[in-house]
Amino acid sequence: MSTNCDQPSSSSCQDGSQELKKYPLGKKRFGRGAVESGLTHECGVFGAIATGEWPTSLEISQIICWGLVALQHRGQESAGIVTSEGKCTKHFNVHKGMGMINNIFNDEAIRKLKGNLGIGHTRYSTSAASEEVNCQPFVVHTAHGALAVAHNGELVNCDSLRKMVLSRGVGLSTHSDSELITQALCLNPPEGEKDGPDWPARIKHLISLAPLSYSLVIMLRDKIYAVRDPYGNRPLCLGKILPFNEPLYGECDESRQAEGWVVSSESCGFLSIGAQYVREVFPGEIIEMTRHGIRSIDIVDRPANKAQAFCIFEYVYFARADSIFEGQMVYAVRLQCGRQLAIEKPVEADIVSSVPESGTAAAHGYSRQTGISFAEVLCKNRYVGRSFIQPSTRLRQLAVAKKFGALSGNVRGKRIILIDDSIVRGNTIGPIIKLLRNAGATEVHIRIASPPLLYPCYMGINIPTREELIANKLNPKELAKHVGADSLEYLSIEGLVKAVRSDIKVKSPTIIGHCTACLSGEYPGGIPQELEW
Ligand SMILES: O=P(O)(O)OC[C@H]1O[C@H](OP(=O)(O)OP(=O)(O)O)[C@H](O)[C@@H]1O
Ligand SMILES: NC(=O)CC[C@H](N)C(=O)O
Ligand code: SF4
Ligand SMILES: [Mg+2]
Repeated sequence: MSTNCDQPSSSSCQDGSQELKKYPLGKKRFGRGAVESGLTHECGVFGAIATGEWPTSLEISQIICWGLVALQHRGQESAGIVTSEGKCTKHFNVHKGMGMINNIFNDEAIRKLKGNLGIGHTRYSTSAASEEVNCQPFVVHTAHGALAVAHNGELVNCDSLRKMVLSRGVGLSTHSDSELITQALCLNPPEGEKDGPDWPARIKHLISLAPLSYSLVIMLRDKIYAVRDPYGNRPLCLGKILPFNEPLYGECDESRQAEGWVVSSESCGFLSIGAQYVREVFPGEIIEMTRHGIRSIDIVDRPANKAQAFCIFEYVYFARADSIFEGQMVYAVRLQCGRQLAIEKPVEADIVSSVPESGTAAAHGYSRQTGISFAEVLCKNRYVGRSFIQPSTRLRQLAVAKKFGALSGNVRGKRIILIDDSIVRGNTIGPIIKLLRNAGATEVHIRIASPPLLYPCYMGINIPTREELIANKLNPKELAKHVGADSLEYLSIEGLVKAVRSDIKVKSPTIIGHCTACLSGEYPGGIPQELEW
């Protein structure tokens, strides 16, 4: 295997053998889907609770369902909703299934899920197979009543935590790290409990056992806890359901009475369910949601020398463009990445264009920065699903090519700068370049609005093994030749971080911080010894 000698952040060129020992090749982790291009998304979690008198007039199960539809891009394998009427500790309403949300939840299912509070999940599997038994939320019956948990992320110390939980006499029915979290919450905290279960203490105990990575919604009979890991690796935010017809834009006004509260991986669905964005759950924060409102119970610290590590790829690719992280809209950050790319990697051309969908905002940024006009050159067929593994290279390339058509009128005789957000296995870009050349493009320059992906992710994202990542095999010049481009360049890591942070109000490095491990090899909590990659 050749290594990418153009990457200053990678030590692979200086000491390849050491590098490979540190980050072994091969071995996919159990449960990861077989896709042929791109990164597969993570999971989406959602929770909702009605305030005031119960039974509520709010359609809680419908709100959760719509909240999950807005998070569908984060996981398409399975989904589930669990609700509680708030009366009985023994009974939750549960509906889960394989597939897309709109196929799983029909009117009948939503009606049966009647409740005053509930949580939901849409899954892309990372730690156990994509099967019915691993669908979330997980529900268990504890000595203190039913408990439901929905999880986005992946435990980096899953194996040792599993051994610990099993050694405490707890049986596990799946290989899912999310079930493990659920069972770990059933353990008594080390300091013991005086008058019944102390759920915040149990959650803090879980945080001490598992540092990364999770955003959790945890439901009990009459309350929901929203929890983010102390590194803030996965996103989670709060919204307030306001009376119908009240404006939902602008700063959240505390004096306005909430009809309910929601918690979600992303804020993109809030307007569609009549909720106003309030704020993010802070890294390490435990929030209690009851019918009386929300309360921050505690913020658990990270080890002193560790920085916050919010996944930078949420900005690059995963999140929906209208979601808000760290006070900024994802779309605006992608635009800024495009501007930064134009500053770092300019090239002469007639038009700037994008690989739809997620490359488009960066292309507009590149165009605005350079003054070269933006024109669409590709039409994406939204009904072509994922390009699953095909038996031959020819079929693989056709699978990608059939996703796109060329808008020849905009292409003929043009020198094109084509922007995409990322290159993973390198299967998408080659067939597109061929398509554009066949449609009459005279030059095609590829500009990628993120740095080369060189390392796997241990925290809930399905990044291929190192040997499948094209940037580990070909440097930009070689890759340009391989895919038939006139030139190909990436955004630098420093440039990406700069673009992401350019509009964040708080500049303190102790308060903000981003995980760039798949680009730099620097993992937020160090590389867990027990992982086999
Ligand atoms: O190098 P590869 O392995 O071929 O993958 C890279 C492509 O995959 C993603 O797009 P995708 O089609 O998944 O979704 P999008 O519509 O959100 O851009 C990403 O935006 C790149 O275009
Ligand atoms: N992508 C995710 O966040 C997955 C959550 C969990 N690890 C699972 O596999 O179900
Ligand atoms: S390794 Fe990459 S994909 Fe994984 S959390 Fe870090 S930035 Fe996100
Ligand atoms: Mg794409």
